[in-house]
Amino acid sequence: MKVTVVGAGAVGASCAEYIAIKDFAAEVVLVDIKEGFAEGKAMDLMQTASLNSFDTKITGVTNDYSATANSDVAVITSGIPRKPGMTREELISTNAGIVKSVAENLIKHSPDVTIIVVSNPMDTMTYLAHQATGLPKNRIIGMGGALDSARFKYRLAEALECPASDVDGMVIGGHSDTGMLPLTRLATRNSVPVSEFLSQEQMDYVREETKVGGATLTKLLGTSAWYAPGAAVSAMVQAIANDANKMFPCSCLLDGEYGLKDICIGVPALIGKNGINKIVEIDLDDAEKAKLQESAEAVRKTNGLL
Ligand SMILES: NC(=O)c1ccc[n+]([C@@H]2O[C@H](COP(=O)([O-])OP(=O)(O)OC[C@H]3O[C@@H](n4cnc5c(N)ncnc54)[C@H](O)[C@@H]3O)[C@@H](O)[C@H]2O)c1
Ligand SMILES: O=C(O)C[C@H](O)C(=O)O
Repeated sequence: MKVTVVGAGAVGASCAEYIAIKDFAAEVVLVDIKEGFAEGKAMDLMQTASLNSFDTKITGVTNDYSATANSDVAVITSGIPRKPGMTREELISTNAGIVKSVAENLIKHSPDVTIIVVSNPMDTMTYLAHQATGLPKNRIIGMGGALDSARFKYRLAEALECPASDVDGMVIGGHSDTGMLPLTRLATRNSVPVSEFLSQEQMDYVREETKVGGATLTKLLGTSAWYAPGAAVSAMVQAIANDANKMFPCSCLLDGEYGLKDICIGVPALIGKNGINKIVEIDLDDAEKAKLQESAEAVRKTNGLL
């Protein structure tokens, strides 16, 4: 499998590193607009190959899309990250132009590619990638829910005082500080509902900390996070490589599912070699349905800024 990662910054390089360490792809091409940057990141990563025992070949290019030709998967991480105090939505004016031109360049050289959009505001950038490329709706996936769910599990494990591997849970809705919908009602510890172990107050705390997970890290780091985002993207790329039919909440173009149309927003989907195999419609209760509709309204408002 050939994977292109556009944007060799914090998230792009972390994503390339996890893909290489998991050793499922033959080739990773890093692309950046900054002269020599992707070449440098690729060389640095390749110098870990003997240490980390991987055979994936990582190369880097400066804005040369011919090197990305015939990619199976392309990850778009190009664009600016937020600074403390900002929302993801405030990045739209810079990132929309970048994501549009990158998506157009990618499909010129890889017409059969599956694109994973990471750049923020991610749901709107995923919608924009659809508009810019006209790719079938199964072949563009926004990464947000995989990361938000990992953060949800981290917070649940903290509250439960247990390993994260004991915990299962999912976050749907928009990838924004207010739009995320951590599904505490459905979260479990080894199949037992977490409500058996946690008070309402503890579950409210977990939910709120999950929603602002990205903002908390941005405040601590001075820029947004990259390890968990890189790991989340690499897990999705791996599901495509292995045709795993693995369920991730991710931003999908909806056509009536969950009562929503013409919008990209986080819902559970099965991911395999064709990208999105199926959107899974789970039974939400009335409060969850209302929150998802509210989240969709906010995403639509941001889409209106395109
Ligand atoms: N969806 C998510 O869950 C998630 C998680 C983390 C970060 N993000 C987003 O990902 C984006 C990247 O974050 P980062 O921390 O890696 O930023 P970064 O600044 O470290 O890296 C971005 C890179 O993009 C490059 N770039 C800019 N314009 C380009 C273009 N036209 N073509 C190719 N490369 C270009 C820059 O030179 C830079 O190296 C941000 O928008 C951030 O908000 C999303
Ligand atoms: O928080 C951000 O701005 C980056 C990313 O969307 C994240 O959730 O880490």
